[in-house]
Amino acid sequence: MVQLYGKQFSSRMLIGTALYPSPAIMQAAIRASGAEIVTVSLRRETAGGRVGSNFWELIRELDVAVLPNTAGCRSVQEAVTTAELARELFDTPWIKLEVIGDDETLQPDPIALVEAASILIKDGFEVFPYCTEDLTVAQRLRDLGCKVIMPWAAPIGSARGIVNRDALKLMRARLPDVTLVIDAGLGAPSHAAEALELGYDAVLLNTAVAKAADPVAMARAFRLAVDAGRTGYEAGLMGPRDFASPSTPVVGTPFWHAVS
Ligand SMILES: CC(=O)[C@@H](O)[C@H](O)COP(=O)(O)O
Repeated sequence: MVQLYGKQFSSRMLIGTALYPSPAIMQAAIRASGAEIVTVSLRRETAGGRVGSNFWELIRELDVAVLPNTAGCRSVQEAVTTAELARELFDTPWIKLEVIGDDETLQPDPIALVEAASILIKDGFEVFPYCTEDLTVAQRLRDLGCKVIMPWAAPIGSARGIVNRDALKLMRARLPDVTLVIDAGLGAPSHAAEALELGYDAVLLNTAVAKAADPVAMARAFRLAVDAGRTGYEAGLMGPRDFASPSTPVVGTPFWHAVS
């Protein structure tokens, strides 16, 4: 079970609702993923007129929690206004806070992110900030009251997987009490497994499933990978070594400790 602001979920995968070839495939893929939380871009859906119409009906049929996001916002004010609209529309204190700083990489703006998170938390929001792997920024967000933090694996839509593994390992080690979700840049099920093996609590992804040749099969593959990664983490992974160690050292003693 993973805990997000006091709510328990059995799935460790959150999934986006954009870019699918059709509404029916979106629904089938989300079902196949086993995700219990979907993220919805308020700006995109309201601009396209989807919220409140057919799109919202499709989401409702899935019977999942909705995590509205501020995708596309580029300033503190824009993000705060979007979050307020989302709270009204979706009747939830949850907001996935995204403030883009760089148009080419869609890299989050850490300064605006911290400022917007501070405003929103004071206003009663439960903030899920999308950030880079920078530890200090994550610590600032935690200190403000973020109980969930969502560092990227790689730029949104890049499918590159975990680029800065060491920094993400460090963040996990230094923020043991925060629910950490890898968000963005995962391209293959093995990337998701790696995130869970590192001890991350969950992953959020969209493009890799929506743009797969078979989104429903890919959603299932990610689901299995998330389960495998978490099971491996809980089983206690052995650390890598710089030297060889024979796995059958002595004939007749198959167990690593003496058995009487
Ligand atoms: C940060 C953000 O908006 C994510 O929800 C994103 O959509 C997921 O990233 P990928 O599309 O790379 O999986």
